[in-house]
Amino acid sequence: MTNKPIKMSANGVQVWYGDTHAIKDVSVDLEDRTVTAFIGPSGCGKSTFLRCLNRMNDTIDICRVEGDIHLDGQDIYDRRVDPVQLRARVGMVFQKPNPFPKSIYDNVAYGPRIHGLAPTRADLDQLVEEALRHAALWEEVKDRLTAPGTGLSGGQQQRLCIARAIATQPEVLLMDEPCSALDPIATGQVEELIANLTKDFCVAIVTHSMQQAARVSQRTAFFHLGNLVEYGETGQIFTNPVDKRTESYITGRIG
Ligand SMILES: Nc1ncnc2c1ncn2[C@@H]1O[C@H](COP(=O)(O)OP(=O)(O)OP(=O)(O)O)[C@@H](O)[C@H]1O
Repeated sequence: MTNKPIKMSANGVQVWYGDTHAIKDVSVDLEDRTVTAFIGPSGCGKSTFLRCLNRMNDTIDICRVEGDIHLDGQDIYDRRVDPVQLRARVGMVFQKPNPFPKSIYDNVAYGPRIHGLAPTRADLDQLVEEALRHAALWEEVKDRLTAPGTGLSGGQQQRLCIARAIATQPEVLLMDEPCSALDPIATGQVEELIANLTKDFCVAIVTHSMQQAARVSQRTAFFHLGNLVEYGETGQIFTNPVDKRTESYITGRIG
């Protein structure tokens, strides 16, 4: 571990979908201001585990989560925690860009409006501009803020979704294969953006691309059949894995 503080800490997490045991006793600490990549073969539970971190699995009826997950020492599954408030602190970006059918401005203003973060219109304007700048999109959209978000290119839409997620001033950003629907140029822009986000956020990203994990993350967690097999510095995982299963995956023998 480096000496960065721990932002989120998961201990003994188990997840079931009905009888399917999708996550088996997983414990992970996520460092602040660090990108942590979750990698592993299809169906190994990466997305399921990611969704535990902001209680998105609560929305799936047959899903049952056990174990402890803490954000800054607070149990996020405590009955007193409001999942909507939690998701403002632990934002999420999905595989397919999913802007709301609203203007570019309103997409970004949505969260701050719901959470009452901007008392005046000038405050809201400022928050929207900051989020769009932070998401490296401002220069491309500043003259068409009232145009629909759905009219942007795929890569711009994904950066808009990132702007929407950071507009509520979260502490953690979860990204579930955020580049899988993008072309290589848009992927490069989003990866560059992710690298910049590390300055301000704790980021966890699910990716199928080992090259992407190697490019954007400082720490990597390798999942296999619902188990966390290995977790460490990204460089070590890719060049000197301890577990045979990790080695098989990164050399392309399983997956
Ligand atoms: N909504 C759901 N209902 C039932 N089972 C589910 C659901 N979501 C995931 N599962 C099951 O949980 C296991 C883990 O799936 P998950 O999507 O988390 O894996 P993953 O590693 O993210 O896969 P992929 O890389 O293909 O997206 C799989 O067996 C999957 O079929």
